Amino acid sequence: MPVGMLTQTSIRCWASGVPIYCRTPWCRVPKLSLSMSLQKHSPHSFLPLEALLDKFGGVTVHLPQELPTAHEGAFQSWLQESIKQWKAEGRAAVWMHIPILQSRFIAVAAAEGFTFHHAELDTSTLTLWLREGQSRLPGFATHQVGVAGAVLDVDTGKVLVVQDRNKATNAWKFPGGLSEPGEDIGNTAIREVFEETGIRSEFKSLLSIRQQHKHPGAFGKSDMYLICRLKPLTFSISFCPQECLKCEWMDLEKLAQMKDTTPITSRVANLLLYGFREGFEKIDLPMREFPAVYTGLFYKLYHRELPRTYQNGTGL
Ligand SMILES: NC(=O)C1=CN([C@@H]2O[C@H](COP(=O)(O)OP(=O)(O)OC[C@H]3O[C@@H](n4cnc5c(N)ncnc54)[C@H](O)[C@@H]3O)[C@@H](O)[C@H]2O)C=CC1
Ligand SMILES: [Mg+2]
Repeated sequence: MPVGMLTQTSIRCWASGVPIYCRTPWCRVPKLSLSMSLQKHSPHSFLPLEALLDKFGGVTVHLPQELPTAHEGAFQSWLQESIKQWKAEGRAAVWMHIPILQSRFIAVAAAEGFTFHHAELDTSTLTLWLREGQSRLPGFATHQVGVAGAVLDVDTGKVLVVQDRNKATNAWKFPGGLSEPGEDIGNTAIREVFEETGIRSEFKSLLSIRQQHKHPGAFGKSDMYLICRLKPLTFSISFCPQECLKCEWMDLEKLAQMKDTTPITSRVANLLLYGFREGFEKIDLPMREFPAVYTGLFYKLYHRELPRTYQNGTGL
């Protein structure tokens, strides 16, 4: 959804470089055009570039491939004015896409606080977090790893579920989120469950892995989504209102049967129910830690429990 008062006219003026009457303040165009446009719009209410609003309240701006008449000083003034306006409007962040041939504007944006998000082929993407506190923008992905925690209270048969705030459809799912660099998947599950629901938990096993390529939520890269079985250590919910709409302890049987879930949640709920009834050893991929051969480091290995007779390599 477009924000600000941008019109296609101003873009065309930019892209073509034709000195038509343009409302772009940093285009060198006849003064008449600017004063004409100001009769309709206040100086702060129009933008020379199309700024699109995303579902997280951020704005995205694409600089055109060709900017024959634009210069850095005018861009800087426009950017400073725009940042003021976006902050006043309560926008969360700015995503600025700059073609490689316009790289001189990267330095201008950097002087206003922008940093690189990523660069690919002929475009770089810079971001600026506008709100208070640390940026919530996700870093760039090669592979993205997401981990959820299926926290099952075996005394009540209830499992912890949430509905995400920023999703188009509000389905029940297990709390979870993206793994941080250097973070073990079990720790991601525990951390995300705590951040989203306020519940403390303990890692028990890995239950499933979903691999999806060209994932829109992973900047078109591949997404690995792992679900872990966790044991609750606390029970009183205090969910994060920025990330979740709802959170509750739900009967596992009810979750396994209900339609109002994502397909993965439904399938894993049934898997978990099977383990709950028949024994978790039937569904668990427990974790063991081993020393890595050359590095002096350790790694974690997840697989089905081996019968004791096979642990010494004989199978007898
Ligand atoms: N099958 C399922 O049931 C689902 C699986 N997934 C998987 O979960 C993993 C990701 O988990 P999530 O809970 O989505 O991540 P998450 O819990 O790490 O982060 C979500 C939060 O990050 C912030 N955020 C994310 N993108 C933002 C942006 N562009 N601008 C501002 N804030 C932003 C928002 O506060 C958002 O609520 C992925 O692996 C995905 O495939 C996600 C949803 C459903
Ligand atoms: Mg999440």
